[in-house]
Amino acid sequence: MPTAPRSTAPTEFAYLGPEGTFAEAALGTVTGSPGTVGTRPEASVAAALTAVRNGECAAALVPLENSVEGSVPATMDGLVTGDPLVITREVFLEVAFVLAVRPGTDAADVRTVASHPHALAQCRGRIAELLPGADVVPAASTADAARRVAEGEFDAAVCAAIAADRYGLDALVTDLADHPGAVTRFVLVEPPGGLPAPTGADKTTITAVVHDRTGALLDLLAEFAVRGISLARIESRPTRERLGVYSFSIDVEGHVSDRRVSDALAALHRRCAEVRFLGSYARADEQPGKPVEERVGDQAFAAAEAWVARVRAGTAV
Ligand SMILES: O=C(O)C(=O)C[C@]1(C(=O)O)C=C[C@@H](O)C=C1
Repeated sequence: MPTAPRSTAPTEFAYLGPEGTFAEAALGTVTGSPGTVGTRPEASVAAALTAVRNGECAAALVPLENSVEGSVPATMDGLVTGDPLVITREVFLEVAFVLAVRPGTDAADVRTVASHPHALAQCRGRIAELLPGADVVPAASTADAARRVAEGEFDAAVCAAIAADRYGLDALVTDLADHPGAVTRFVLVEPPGGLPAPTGADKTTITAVVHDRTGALLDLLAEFAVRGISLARIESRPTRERLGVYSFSIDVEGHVSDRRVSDALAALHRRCAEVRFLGSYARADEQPGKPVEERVGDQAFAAAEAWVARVRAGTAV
């Protein structure tokens, strides 16, 4: 059924719910004190992105990658297809897991353990050691698993301590992760609009599909290297067109308002089969990144352009 057009701009921020997910905790660092900005739990990353694309929410906070398990495919793929969305902020959250059970449950009673696949993967070794006979079941999120344990569907959930509290569960084991100190990187995405102002410690994210020819990826990387732009992350995802055609998801240091970055993106636009700009935003770690060589600083670009203009005008050689 067609929905009536909205009369007011959306204000709520969507996140992977239900209440008690790491995504909700990360969103709390963006929205500040509770009540300042409305938050809305969604059943999946895809649903959170859809809520922004269809105008129901102003933004969505979604997990992009984890320091132990790598990228979150639902987010990577959700940003590459569909109406454009751009990242306006990133948040790093240290994730620690507990094994949550209904009060009175012992390890010997646990036959099923549920969680988000990324959380299960980060605790794979400990689960196998503590619960060798248990079935491991994927859930939509860590808090979804906790809620379903409270409802009696599963015996245990791998979730945040706050989710165990929220759903009245006990933490049978704390510090469950195989690699303590894991960090998940979340990004706030919004419909394209004004860009966040450069801070001097920024990141730019793009996706690019290269033509199927020898050296295409090397050529793409060279566009960044010759302009002194450091890559912070690169990985490939299938485009789902056919085997062998990939979309490269890339973070580089710098802001699109830096001449070296905009110049590199323009070169990629000429060179690649497809490029999507996914945002320039402040780095969560506030680190300035690698020093920018003088030859690729904004002043060097301005001086070079002024010289070309003089050449074109016939006043310089
Ligand atoms: O299920 C949650 O609590 C989430 O916020 C999702 C998610 C993820 O997608 O990686 C976030 C952080 C943890 O690494 C595990 C799960």
